[in-house]
Amino acid sequence: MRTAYSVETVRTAERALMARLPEGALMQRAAAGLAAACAGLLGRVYGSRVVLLVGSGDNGGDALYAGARLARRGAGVAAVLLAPERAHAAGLAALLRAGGRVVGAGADTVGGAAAAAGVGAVEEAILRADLVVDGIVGIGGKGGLRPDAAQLAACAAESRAAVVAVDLPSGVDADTGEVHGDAVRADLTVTFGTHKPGLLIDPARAYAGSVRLVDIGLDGELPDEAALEALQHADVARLLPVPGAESDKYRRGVVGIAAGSARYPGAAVLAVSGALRGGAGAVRYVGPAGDAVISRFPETLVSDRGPKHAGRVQAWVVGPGAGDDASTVAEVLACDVPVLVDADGLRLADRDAVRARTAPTLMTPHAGEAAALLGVSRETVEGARLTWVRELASRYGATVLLKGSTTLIADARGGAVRVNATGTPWLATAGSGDVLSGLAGSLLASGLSALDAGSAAAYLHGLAGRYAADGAPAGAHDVAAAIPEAWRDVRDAGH
Ligand SMILES: NC(=O)C1=CN([C@@H]2O[C@H](COP(=O)(O)OP(=O)(O)OC[C@H]3O[C@@H](n4cnc5c(N)ncnc54)[C@H](O)[C@@H]3O)[C@@H](O)[C@H]2O)[C@@H](O)CC1
Ligand SMILES: [K+]
Repeated sequence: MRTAYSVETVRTAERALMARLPEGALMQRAAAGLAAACAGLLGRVYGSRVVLLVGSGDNGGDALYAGARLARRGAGVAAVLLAPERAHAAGLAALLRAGGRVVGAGADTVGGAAAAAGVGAVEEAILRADLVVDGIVGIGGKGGLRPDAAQLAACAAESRAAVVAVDLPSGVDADTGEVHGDAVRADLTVTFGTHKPGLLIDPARAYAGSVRLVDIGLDGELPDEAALEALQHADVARLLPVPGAESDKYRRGVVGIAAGSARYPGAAVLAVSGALRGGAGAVRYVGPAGDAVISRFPETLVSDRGPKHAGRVQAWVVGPGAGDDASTVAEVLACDVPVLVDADGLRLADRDAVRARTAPTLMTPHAGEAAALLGVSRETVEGARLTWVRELASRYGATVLLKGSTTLIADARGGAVRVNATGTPWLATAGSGDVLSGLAGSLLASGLSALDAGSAAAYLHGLAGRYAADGAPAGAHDVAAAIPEAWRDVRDAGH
């Protein structure tokens, strides 16, 4: 399991750890890890040109000490100090001792003969660099970059240099993944002690590039419950249902799919296609698209009566392609088994009816559907996904899976939010959500909690999307067909 902790939690853990260590030890661990990552990226350190962008806090201190390590290995290291009088003094002294220099503001006072002042010199250094290290701000950053820092970030983006962010790309919100204004775009982010939520949630995640975690000994000080959890293969493998010798189709769970309409029979077929690959022992379909479903998937139990009279199920999926069939949605919500509500069902579901349910409810909106339920714009939801997934979960008293480039799954009772990053932009294709709802519903019927069913389904669906697309467009039915391959990969990695 990959976990991320809030800034407040990280600060508390760091204080506890620092109290047991000699002064400066943590920063040295961070700087050593950072320097090693930079060296790895450079390949040959000796003779390379490195520019450090140094803010006024400890994030700049990390950059300066790492710069000193690279300078000792023969790199030409120049530091740009955003606030020369407040730069980390010991770090700066270490850099200068190692043969590094200062360019731009402050160069005349600290750099001696090797210094070069002026904005032109700074830009030139960045444009000629092999590597730019972003030590402007870390977890102490507030808001987007200020104009002077934004100018440096723009210059770094223009340069052919690789950009390494220290702890976080400066300008992004560590706790939420929001980006207000300008931020550094990194090729690699070297983060310390634990991931921060912003590194795993878009839009900030896209600024971080690849992320490397450096162990500074913080683990023992972090609480059990994280702010964010990202399941890995082994975690998902533990969740997947495995039929035992005693299993029959009913013990494995029956999932009911109430989906599709005369206008959208395909949604029903796709939801069933996901459900058949989700581990339930049988898939029961109710709705007007029975013929389409049975001709494609003859193993489906098709009923032309409403959900209440269709026979026993262990979980329902309602909504994909439902059109305006509010009464089916209401009927399903009245059933005392786990229910997944998707697509049209989200619009048709009465909030009080959802809140009144005692069995689990899993809602699976994309950002546009979530925005409509919340009464805000789609952009607002996309810019602050963590905030809004939590808000929606709390308003409906349900588990909410917010689809997107990083899918988030939040429980109404709070606790760690799950983030899934296996998805691919190719998954943004018509019907792909219907496959996901069938898959998640099937896992619900197998007995997984709403949080586990949602996160395991998102994980498998994302992988299946990758396999189906393999760099080229794929249809939703291809994604469904690739679920068994994703399942096998996950299961094999877990043993
Ligand atoms: N506390 C610790 O034990 C450790 C901290 N480390 C580093 O220390 C960092 C945190 O250091 P700090 O608490 O000093 O905070 P930061 O260095 O992240 O930033 C704080 C400084 O930046 C300024 N600032 C805030 N927002 C800004 C903005 N938008 N634009 C420009 N300047 C802005 C503030 O005025 C303040 O001086 C971590 O991210 C990590 O890199 C590491 O050395 C590991 C150990
Ligand atoms: K940074």
